[in-house]
Amino acid sequence: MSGQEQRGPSRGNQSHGGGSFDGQRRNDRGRTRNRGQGGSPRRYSQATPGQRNRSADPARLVAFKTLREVSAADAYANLVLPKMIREYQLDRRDAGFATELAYGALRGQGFYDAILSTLVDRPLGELDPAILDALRIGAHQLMAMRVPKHAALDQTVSLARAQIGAGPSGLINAVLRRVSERSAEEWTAQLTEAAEGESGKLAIEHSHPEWIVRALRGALIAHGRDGSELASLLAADNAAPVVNLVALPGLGDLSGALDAGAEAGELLADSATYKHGDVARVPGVREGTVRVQDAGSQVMARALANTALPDGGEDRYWLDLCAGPGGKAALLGAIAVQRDARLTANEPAAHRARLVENSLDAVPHDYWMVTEQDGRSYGGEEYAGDYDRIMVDAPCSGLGALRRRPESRWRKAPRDIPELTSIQGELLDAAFSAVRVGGVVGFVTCSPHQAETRLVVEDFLKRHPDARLLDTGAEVSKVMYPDAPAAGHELGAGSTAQLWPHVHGTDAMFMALLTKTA
Ligand SMILES: C[S@@+](CC[C@H](N)C(=O)[O-])C[C@H]1O[C@@H](n2cnc3c(N)ncnc32)[C@H](O)[C@@H]1O
Repeated sequence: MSGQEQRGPSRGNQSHGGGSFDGQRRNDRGRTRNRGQGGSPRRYSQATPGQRNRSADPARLVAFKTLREVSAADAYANLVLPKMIREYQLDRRDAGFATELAYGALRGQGFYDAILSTLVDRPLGELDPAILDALRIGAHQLMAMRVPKHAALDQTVSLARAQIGAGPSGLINAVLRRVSERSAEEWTAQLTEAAEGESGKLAIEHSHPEWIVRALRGALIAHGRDGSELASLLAADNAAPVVNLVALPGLGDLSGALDAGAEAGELLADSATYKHGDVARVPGVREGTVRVQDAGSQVMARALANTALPDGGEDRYWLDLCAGPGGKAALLGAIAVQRDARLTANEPAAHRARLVENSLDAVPHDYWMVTEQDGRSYGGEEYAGDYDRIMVDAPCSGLGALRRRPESRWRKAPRDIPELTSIQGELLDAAFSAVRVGGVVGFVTCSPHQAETRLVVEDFLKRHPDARLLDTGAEVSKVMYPDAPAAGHELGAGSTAQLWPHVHGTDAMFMALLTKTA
């Protein structure tokens, strides 16, 4: 199936190069439409769908429909919203309004629900979910957007009347009027006074689940920072992240992006930030040679690629063990071409493996292949010592990317963590078996949670006396601050590196670089 040179005997479920994604796209579009229609029972509405859509302000309608898909169909706002914006042909201004409204209402859900709970005479869970979504959208306009009070009320009530029905719109009108009687600061003061403990108060104030507030406090301390930074970290989770661009080394360049209004990235070379709307219009993005990628992810991929192999030996076979959807794989693949190395990008979920192929498509096909295996199978004898560099960008809670996925904080639970840490340890073990003596493994999570970062690495080092932790902070510094890599760059305690949204402006990515000594 692949013309690429390979290591290890059998390679099941491999693919190489393109493949058709038409079916997938059709399915996605169809499913989205169906979900939109089937979200919650519209038993109150007497209007036809055509009438409903015509009578609602399109930006608010798009935001409302996005919330409906997120709550009724477990959809991801960052996937649904752009499709809706296209479907409703919103112009740039309306698209910006819809984005701020939908993302803000989702991020602020904890705070808004706390307000609403004081005004509704039954548990919010007993309300029709569509009514609750309309209330959240109204509350966000009133509390956090520069929308005149009368417009926030009138437009939200009209939207509710058109989308849900006349009866519920009366309730929504009454509740939102009560919300509007106080400012966000007054509501915060009232609610935090009633909340228990520092974490409980911060949870209300910054709209995070309380267990995440506690976990982030623990993470700051575990990575050598001060717990007093917690409020800044929580606030950074609520700020819209700027779009980061990277030109694939040797394949793309950022000159067109800079001409189109992008600004050179401050954190690392060959990156840019873009703040002017539809990024697909930026030269190179459609061609796949310029990518949208968080600066933290760029740093992690480059740090793994740039770390000198401790024994200076062969550097030809690279493995990205958990590659989907392929952001880091594309960067690693492009660098592999420059260094005449070969990248195997592994992703067990079939639909995500297709995304990896798509992501690697701009990279010459002779240099990479995609496998679809459980990453733990790379711990088998047949792969032992096959690879010179391995990226383990492990499945994790994603607590480091809350600002990017506005609904995600409400979908996670503390019980998710033990299962994740155990697979993280197993994947790291597998990578360590597959790396050769003197090779390098980069263990990465998009979470600063102590259990998913330092503790995984500490446990791993106890299991593997032949493993040595490299000075990851130094390697990451060389990527981020090539002119002054030795200066203290707040990358954390010990020999691991932890980035932070409130310090570095990136997702809270963690990295530990390890080598095999014997
Ligand atoms: C954090 S994401 C990787 C992100 C990716 N490196 C990128 O930059 O685009 C983790 C990936 O691990 C995959 N995964 C989950 N279980 C796995 C396993 N047992 N072996 C390998 N990969 C796994 C998930 O499907 C997911 O795509």
